[in-house]
Amino acid sequence: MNQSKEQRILNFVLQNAVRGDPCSVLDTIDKYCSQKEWAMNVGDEKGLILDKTVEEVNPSVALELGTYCGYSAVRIARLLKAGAYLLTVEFNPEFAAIAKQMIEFAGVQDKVKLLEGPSEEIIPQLKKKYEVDTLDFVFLDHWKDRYTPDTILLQECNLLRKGSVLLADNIIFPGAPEFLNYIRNNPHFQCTNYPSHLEYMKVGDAMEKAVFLG
Ligand SMILES: Cc1ncnc2c1ncn2[C@@H]1O[C@H](/C=C/CNC(=O)c2cc(-c3ccc(F)cc3)cc(O)c2O)C[C@H]1O
Ligand SMILES: [Mg+2]
Repeated sequence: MNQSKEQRILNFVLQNAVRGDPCSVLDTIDKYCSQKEWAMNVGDEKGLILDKTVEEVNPSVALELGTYCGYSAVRIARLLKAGAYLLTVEFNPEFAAIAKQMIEFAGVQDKVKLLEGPSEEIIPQLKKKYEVDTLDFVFLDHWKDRYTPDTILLQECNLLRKGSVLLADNIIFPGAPEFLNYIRNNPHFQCTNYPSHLEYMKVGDAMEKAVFLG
């Protein structure tokens, strides 16, 4: 059975990155995906916007929707303070297995909890099953038509508090027009747009930050 692209990315990391060094894992994935096979990691350019937002928020509890190969989970977890942690949600078992190995190789496994399943099932479990009070930071990078329903679900489950920060990838490409319309016209959110480029390409993309006002 020939390997998947995601398996090839993981193997390239296992063979070329430095175990326990998150930056080397990120650089190695970026190298592979810019030179050999494109993949939908947030990438190095938008990754800097993600870094700055995580550093600004300095979250104790962070949530990521759409783990994929674990690139942004490693990217976020490497910046978390002692005792802080990231919950990351992935419903594709093959991607979850790859991400688990990626996160462990990077050495950030103590800061990351990988939750396997669809976000619409996991989000309502966060308080009781995963002992979450509220979320300080949420990174949305899963199916683009899920951004809005999951943002509504987060509010319904009382998982956002005054000042909680959402950061959404792919506002331009592939685009999340319905989410953009929802969040920018919602008086409970203060939005900021960060123009950038699609990972590993010269195509325009952007990220949107939305601060929950309570
Ligand atoms: C609802 C739900 N629950 C849990 N996991 C979920 C989920 N929906 C997706 N996921 C998981 O997240 C991952 C999906 C992410 C979706 N991201 C994308 O579709 C995506 C696509 C592109 C892109 C750009 C140009 C092109 F020409 C082609 C594609 C770029 C990106 O940065 C992306 O994030 C993997 C999937 O299993
Ligand atoms: Mg993306």
